[in-house]
This record gives sequence, C-alpha cells and structure tokens, in this order.
Amino acid sequence: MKFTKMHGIGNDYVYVNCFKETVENPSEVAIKVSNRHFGIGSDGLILIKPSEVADGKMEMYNADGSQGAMCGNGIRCVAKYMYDYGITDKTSISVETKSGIKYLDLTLKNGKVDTVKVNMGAPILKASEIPVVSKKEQVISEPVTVDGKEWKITCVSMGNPHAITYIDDVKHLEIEKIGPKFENHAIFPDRVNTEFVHVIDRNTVEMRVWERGSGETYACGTGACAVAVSSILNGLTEEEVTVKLLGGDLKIFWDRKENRVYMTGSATTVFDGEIDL
Ligand SMILES: N[C@@H](CCC[C@H](N)C(=O)O)C(=O)O
Repeated sequence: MKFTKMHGIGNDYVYVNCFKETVENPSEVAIKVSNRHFGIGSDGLILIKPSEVADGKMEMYNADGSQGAMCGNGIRCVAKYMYDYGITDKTSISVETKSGIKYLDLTLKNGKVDTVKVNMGAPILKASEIPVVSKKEQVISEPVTVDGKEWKITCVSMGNPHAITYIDDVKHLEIEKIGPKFENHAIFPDRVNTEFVHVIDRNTVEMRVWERGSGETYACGTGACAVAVSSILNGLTEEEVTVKLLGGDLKIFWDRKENRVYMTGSATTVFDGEIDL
C-alpha cells in the first residue's frame, strides 16, 4: 500500500490516495499502521476518496480502528494532499465527510499548500445529538463525577463529541490516568474526546486533549473548535481564539451571526512510503 505520512501541528495520520489504491479492511489497517513500534506510527489512518458530491471525500480511522466522523487536522492535510498531488488545481475545495461537506480555502507557499482555512460548520450543542446523557437540553458547565472527583464540563459536537473542562495547570495533568475515565464514562454512549483547558487571556487558551480511540495526541482540530465554542459560551474568551496545543497553534473564529466555526492552521507532509500489509 502506497501512503503519505502527514500531520497538522503534530496530529499525524497515514494518508492513502484511494483515487489509486483500494484498502480492504480500513479498521485493521489503521490499527497496524498506527502502531509506533511495529507499524508506521500515527494517530490513525485517513483515506482520501473520490466523491459524488464534493471534490474529494475523507474517511478517518483512529489508532484503535474505530471510525471518526470528522477530523479537523486531518481535513487540512486532505486538502493539501489533493492540491499538492494534483487531484485538484483549485484553491477553494469541498470535502465530503461523515458529518457533511466541509469547505476549505488553501494558502500556497512556493507552489505548495502551507495553511488551510476550514469552514467547520455549526457547532452542535443539543445534548442528545452530541450525544451526552443529561437532564439538561445543553451541557454548559455542568458538574460530573469522574474518578471520584467533580469536574465541570461543557459538551460540544463538531461532527464528533467533545467534553471540555477548565483547569489551572494543563502541563502537570496525568492525562493517561484521567483521559480514559472521561472517554468511557457512562454519560457518553459513543465515548468522547476530552479537552483539558487553561484560559490564558480573552483571546488565548492552552489545551491538552485525550482523543477517543487514539489517546493523547499533540493536537485535535475539532477539539480546538469545540474549546473555542465552549470558552465563548462560558464567557471566558472573545469570538476569535488562538488555541495553543502541544504541537502548535490553531486560530479559531466562531461567526455567531452565521453560526459557522472557522479553523485556520498548517498542514505538513512528512514523507511518502510503501508498506506490505
Ligand atoms: N484529531 C482529530 C479528531 C479525530 C477523531 C476523534 N478521535 C474521534 O473519534 O472523534 C481532529 O483533529 O479533529
């Protein structure tokens, strides 16, 4: 299988051009290639496929083989791949995902894609649609007991489920211990991605993420969007937010008039390769 290793601020995936390749068992392939000791090493697998309704289609799998409906860092890399490898020559493109069609604007440097701005669509706040089990219609700063401790969480779906909690010190958080407890908590029937956030100022936050199906990653694009929405709803930031993640920064803007979240960030190619499966 021919592949390209790419990352969006350190959130790395193995990308396969399914305009040319066929991947028979994507969940199994995701588990195999993601392994950092016996595989290629990545947070998961992303297939770039032809689409009948958009310029291309993204299909994403986490490192445990589970499928994610949306991937913010992944979709920027899909756009870069489609332009740099000649699938399209357009700098405004559409990509079909399991959570709808997303629209992306590419910025070039030396003829290659450097940064990508994505219209991530409207955030979903209705508890039953995220899904999160709650008596409330929306979960905004609600208490929940995880690992014997009370946390305040805000829940947002950006096509995939996120729980956001604010803490004083993200650096020293034992995320490997607490992350799985959130991910598999009974109130999240589809499991959840969890963002641990510290507000730096009214336009800047820092976060670490425990991703459903992949564990701690260096960045999560949908997570950064969910954090911006949560921070605005909780009155902690303005509508333009720089989200600082382990692997770099993402600029998020929630246009509340149109109810659209925009994410801007880099997309990077690491290398092309070929693997026997
Ligand atoms: N890293 C991604 C999100 C990947 C999917 C997620 N783990 C899920 O299962 O929902 C991003 O950049 O958004």
